[in-house]
Amino acid sequence: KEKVEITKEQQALVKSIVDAYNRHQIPQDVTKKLLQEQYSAEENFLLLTEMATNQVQVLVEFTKNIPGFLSLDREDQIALLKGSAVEAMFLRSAQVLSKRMPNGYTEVLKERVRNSGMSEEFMTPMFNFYKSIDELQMVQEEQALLTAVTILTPDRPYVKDYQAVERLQETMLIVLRKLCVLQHPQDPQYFARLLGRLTELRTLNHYHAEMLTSWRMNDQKFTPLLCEIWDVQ
Ligand SMILES: Cc1cccc(C)c1Nc1c(-c2c(F)cccc2F)nc2cccc(C)n12
Repeated sequence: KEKVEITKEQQALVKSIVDAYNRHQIPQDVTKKLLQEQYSAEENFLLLTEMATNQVQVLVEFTKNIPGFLSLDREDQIALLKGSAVEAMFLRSAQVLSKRMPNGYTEVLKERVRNSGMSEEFMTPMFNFYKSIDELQMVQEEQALLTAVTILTPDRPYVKDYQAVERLQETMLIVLRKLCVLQHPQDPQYFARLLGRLTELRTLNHYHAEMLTSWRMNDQKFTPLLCEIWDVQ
């Protein structure tokens, strides 16, 4: 039986990533508004846009704290952020929806998403994904590392130094695999199931792009940050 142990520097890596992951939460005023504002489609869309904008800010701050990320080529840093934003935000909102928020919020957020002018054909895969993440019952180390692995995916558009990104991602994957073995000894397939979620995540990119287009057709307004990260308008 393989004796799995985490080295000192791997422990330090996990700690810095988890600290960064927990340091950036959805601000109270946004979650408070979730319960207070009325339920018109416009109001719901406004709230979700504010949440999405906050999630992009949280993503950028988290990414800057991934050890090694800031030593990557500057343009590659941007390419990784733009290429992974949707997937990282789905992971974050899945984790927020599943456990981070007191139960009442989850139902309210789901209600607002349902009445925000989003098409049903996007809603289903999104909520299926949230459910599949919830079933994994990830600990925060796994959530933070899985998000870092997603951001450090080397085959994003316009990435120049593929190897440099691959090396960083490899480091995260090695630690994540060890954590999974230690955290879920009764489930040797757990790590593989986590990586399977990343494949499911990629399909959501397509739905998200369609959703953006349909919102734009209805002349919905986004914030400058959302326009920048997804090259809209
Ligand atoms: C905050 C939120 C939570 C759950 C569902 C949705 C639709 C949102 N909001 C948006 C998302 C988005 C996200 F922020 C996280 C997960 C999946 C996402 F579709 N992307 C965008 C892009 C332009 C405008 C909005 C309102 N928007």
